[in-house]
Amino acid sequence: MAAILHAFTNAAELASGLADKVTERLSAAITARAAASIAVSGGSTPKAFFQELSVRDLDWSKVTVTLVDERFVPADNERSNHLLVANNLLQNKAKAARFLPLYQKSGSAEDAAKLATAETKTIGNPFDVVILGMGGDGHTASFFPGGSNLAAALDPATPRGIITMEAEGAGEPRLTFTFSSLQDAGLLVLHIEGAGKKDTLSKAEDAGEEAEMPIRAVLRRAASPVEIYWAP
Ligand SMILES: O=C(O)[C@H](O)[C@@H](O)[C@H](O)[C@H](O)COP(=O)(O)O
Repeated sequence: MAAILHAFTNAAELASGLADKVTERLSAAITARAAASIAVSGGSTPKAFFQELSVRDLDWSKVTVTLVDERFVPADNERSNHLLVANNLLQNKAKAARFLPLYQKSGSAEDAAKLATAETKTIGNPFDVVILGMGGDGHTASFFPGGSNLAAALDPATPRGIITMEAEGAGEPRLTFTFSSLQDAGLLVLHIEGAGKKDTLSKAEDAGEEAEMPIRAVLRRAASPVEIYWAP
């Protein structure tokens, strides 16, 4: 499915424009079925977008927010994506949203992945909105080059749910939704900023293995069009 590029003058305009688009999509879902779902990525890029979205007018009590992926750390750890979302998105009007974490207090990341899969099944599918980021190595979610479960994560036959991932560039063990869970979102967004990420995207759009740059799986095989939001 082709990707559509939305280029903005700066990060602030992107944050506002993306918040408008997401608000529209979530509101339409609430009108249609009195519920809406969004899975967001962590990292440093989405902060301004989260803050913009948090003040938007919609019936947040009908919205379920979860994470595309999470580091296997508790929510009070500064590396936690849950903490990032709690501090930047689940504030203001968006405080009324239901949040489903991926991290679960358990003996292992594998146990946590099983628990998180069961918990997040209640969200229903497909997601109304998925916001992906991308690393300079072409990873997205926790689909890292050389990742321990990368083949399974990208395999369209892998059931929807959360699996673990370990990789050199990932830091802690990760919990990540699979490609099959994310690729058919009503609104599938890749949010990247800066010239470096634009270069990475161009490289990813060239020929090459998905395993080398896992974002290629999304760009090449997602059922939904990939809406790329980029600012310099
Ligand atoms: O947990 C994470 O880190 C994210 O889910 C990850 O996939 C992120 O989107 C990219 O690493 C980009 O991160 P930056 O926005 O910090 O460049």
